[in-house]
Amino acid sequence: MRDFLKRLPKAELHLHIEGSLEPELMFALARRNGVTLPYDSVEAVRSAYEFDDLTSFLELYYQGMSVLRTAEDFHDLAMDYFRRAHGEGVVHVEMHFDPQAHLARGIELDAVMEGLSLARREAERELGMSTALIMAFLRDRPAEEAMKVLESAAPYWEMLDAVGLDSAERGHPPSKFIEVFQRARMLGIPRVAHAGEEGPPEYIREALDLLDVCRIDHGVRCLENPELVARLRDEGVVLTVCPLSNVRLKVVERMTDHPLPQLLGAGLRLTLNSDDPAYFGGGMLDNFLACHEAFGWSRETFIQLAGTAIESAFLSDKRRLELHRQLADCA
Ligand SMILES: Nc1ncnc2[nH]cnc12
Ligand SMILES: [Zn+2]
Repeated sequence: MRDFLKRLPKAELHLHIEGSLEPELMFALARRNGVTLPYDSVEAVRSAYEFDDLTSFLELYYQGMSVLRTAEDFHDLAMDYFRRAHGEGVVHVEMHFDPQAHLARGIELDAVMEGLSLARREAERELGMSTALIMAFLRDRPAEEAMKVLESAAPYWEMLDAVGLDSAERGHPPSKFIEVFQRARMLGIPRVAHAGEEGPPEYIREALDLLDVCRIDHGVRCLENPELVARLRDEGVVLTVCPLSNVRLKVVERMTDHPLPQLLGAGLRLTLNSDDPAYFGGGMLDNFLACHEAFGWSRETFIQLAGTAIESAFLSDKRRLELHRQLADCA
């Protein structure tokens, strides 16, 4: 099964590029930029990665990214991830990035965009991978700040495949960002949002009705509301589920408790993703393998999930067709 899951052409729709920062690169960049880390070894960093919930993770996640300062750093971060993902049979990556987390540290959007853009071109040229870019707003910061970031990103609007909504969910409903998402819609930029990871099913409904999103990131708590599940199924809304992330952030206690089988059984369209692979102990292949181990899923189920990811990715018609063909060859 491992060989099959590795060969399977996997499109990853939910990845935070800052969450792909492995401790080794964190130390290398800290050295390069003269940043002092509160750890004395790579092992110490890894052993600090014990989380009680989303908030306790986000603290280390924002601290870790303090080593990212120049365009070169963002390039190296993304290329490091693309190479690793390529080695696991990932053919397409859609990466969220958090401009506000960098602006707050005095790092300009130009540095982030220059570095990520360079890496995207390199990944396409050298690895044959396609990529997409999702500019995420931090929901625990003011909506006015998100609006300013969206406006200041004008030179880059054309390069954005979507805008997203992430960070601490509880107490920060999608309704807070109606104007920002309306503006993105006016600009013709597609929208996605994290909802129903730690937050209630109502946040999923708000993301659909008030932010007009085309996908829900996580969404696992929809199961608490049968009417919402029926709606998600009827409207064919895709949930980008991140199983190992949910275990590490204690959304569920263990993999065998994960509601993926119920979500699939309810007829929902799902994809498997890694979220923050450097922090949650596994990339795409590990997430697929964990599902195989926990649920005993067959090849057909994984082909279905990989197919949904290709169908709902931000891709050109030509590339989508190419990936569907690769999937058919693999089956
Ligand atoms: N799992 C997650 N949920 C919300 N915001 C995030 N930012 C990085 N990872 C996240
Ligand atoms: Zn996420």
